Amino acid sequence: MMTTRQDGDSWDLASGVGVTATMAAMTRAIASREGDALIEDPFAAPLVEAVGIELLTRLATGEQPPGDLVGRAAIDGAKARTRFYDEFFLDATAVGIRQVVILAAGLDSRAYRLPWPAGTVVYEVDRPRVVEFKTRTLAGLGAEPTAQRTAVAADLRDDWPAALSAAGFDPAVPTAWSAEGLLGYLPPEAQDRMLDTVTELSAPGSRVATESRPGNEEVKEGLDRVSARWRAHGFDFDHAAQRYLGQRNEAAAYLAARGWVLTGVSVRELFAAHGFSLDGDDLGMSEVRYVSGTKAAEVLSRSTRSSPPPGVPARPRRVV
Ligand SMILES: C[S@@+](CC[C@H](N)C(=O)[O-])C[C@H]1O[C@@H](n2cnc3c(N)ncnc32)[C@H](O)[C@@H]1O
Repeated sequence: MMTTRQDGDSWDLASGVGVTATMAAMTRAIASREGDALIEDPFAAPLVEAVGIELLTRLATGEQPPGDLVGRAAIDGAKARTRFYDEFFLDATAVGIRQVVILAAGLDSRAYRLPWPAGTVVYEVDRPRVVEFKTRTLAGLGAEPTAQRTAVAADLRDDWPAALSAAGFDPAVPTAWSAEGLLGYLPPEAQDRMLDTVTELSAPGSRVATESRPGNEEVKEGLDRVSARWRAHGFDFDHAAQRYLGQRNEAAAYLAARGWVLTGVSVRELFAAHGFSLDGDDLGMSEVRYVSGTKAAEVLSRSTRSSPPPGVPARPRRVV
């Protein structure tokens, strides 16, 4: 595995991995300004502005056009991705799920903008300085959560289930979990541990959504090209250095082997469905699959943590 990351490293929204959350929000701000129905995130621009990285603020507020820094594929990608997760949560609540966990929430504002049914509890898990910043900034803007929002300050490489449980999470009721834009920032073994834990904490009928792509060295070249472009505009941020590159288990197959029944759609398919073009896709996004699904009725025991449950073939089921 290749990374400059270290166990226990930390960040805020203007440093290290935190910058990726600010950049994701900046892209949502640009996408939201285009005024189509796929995305409307009114909190993205003010949140980015509050982080205070000048170039990102100018892009988020529209003072500077995206130009070659935030290409068409990135903007459309933010629309398609945001819509995918929005629909995932709306579908989950439509079938009666009232407990939601957004893993690595970053500057995601779903807890403030989606029409959650009464009684929905949304736990947002991220590093302490990230969740504290968002809570404080949105309160300062007068934003009110549209669900019962609970911020959980924890590291997803550590004992986050203890923090989630202390915050009031109930493993006995079905949960809708998302891990959006997260997996590549976790060491491969921490990704497996996290997906194991999600499985253990999921009552039957729980749902999960995330992205799935096989480990791929080519990603580094794309990330380096993106970093070089930002550097030319005076923003020195090494995208590849934030990731754990190299091989890892593919999330969809891993979850399927642990009792989740998933469906998936590739970015290529999503783009085609929305009429978007993948030209200028530096990061090879077309390979990524957005997957979501439901935990099968049987509850898996702890002893199945590192091996598939009885009856599940050694080769993971193909996700359809
Ligand atoms: C690319 S951002 C995505 C944020 C958000 N999900 C979105 O789509 O806008 C990655 C997020 O993962 C969080 N993250 C990465 N590693 C983490 C860890 N070990 N523990 C907690 N959060 C982590 C970062 O703080 C950041 O908010």
